[in-house]
Amino acid sequence: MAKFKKIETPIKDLFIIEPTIFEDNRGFFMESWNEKEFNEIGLKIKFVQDNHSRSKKGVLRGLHFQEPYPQGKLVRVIRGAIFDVAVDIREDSPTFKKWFGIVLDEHNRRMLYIPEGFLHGFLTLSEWADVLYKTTEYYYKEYDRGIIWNDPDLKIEWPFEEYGIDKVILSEKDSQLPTFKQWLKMKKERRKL
Ligand SMILES: Cc1cn([C@H]2C[C@H](O)[C@@H](COP(=O)(O)OP(=O)(O)O[C@H]3O[C@@H](C)C(=O)[C@@H](O)[C@H]3O)O2)c(=O)[nH]c1=O
Repeated sequence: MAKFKKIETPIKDLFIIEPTIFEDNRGFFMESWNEKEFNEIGLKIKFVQDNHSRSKKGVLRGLHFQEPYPQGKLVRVIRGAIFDVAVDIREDSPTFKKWFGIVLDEHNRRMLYIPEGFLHGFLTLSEWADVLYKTTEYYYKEYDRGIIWNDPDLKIEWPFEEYGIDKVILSEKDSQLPTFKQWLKMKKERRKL
């Protein structure tokens, strides 16, 4: 029996992954990554880095990407809950500019597999959330990029009201990110040089 269930999303190549949970009187056990099993469900991935971040309620990290050296990510939550968002920014994709959001939490133990060429960000819904994610490329500070979380074209519906969040907490860097339009314009201008 397959250890992981791959669930389609409305976005091409973006998948929800459900691990098999083995519960008994001690607690539970699950495999959170298995290269062979992922290959068997059609995900041929090579990860090179594991990250762990902790955020308090209302913290929004994002929307991030790396260019060049894009990173595919396998995201999960081991404490608390987040609203995890991926945006397809592959210009040749049929789902270009579409976003998808999902609650990942310590109870549903769901993971989101975000391929390369996406923006990624999340909003912390619980008092604290510990997020673990694997990446297919190393982090390079000089290639770290982002788009503002409330971009008027992407129109992401962050569930602030539903979770009683009245103030979004951002890093200095994330509060100054460009809009998607500004980013596309900058990219075009750079191509001309
Ligand atoms: C992401 C990252 C950061 N850092 C350092 C840089 C900085 O001093 C400190 C905090 O970095 P940031 O503020 O960029 O961290 P954060 O805002 O959590 O950035 C992350 O957000 C989520 C949504 C993602 O998808 C990730 O890929 C990454 O972009 O950690 C690393 O050393 N390695 C890394 O892989």
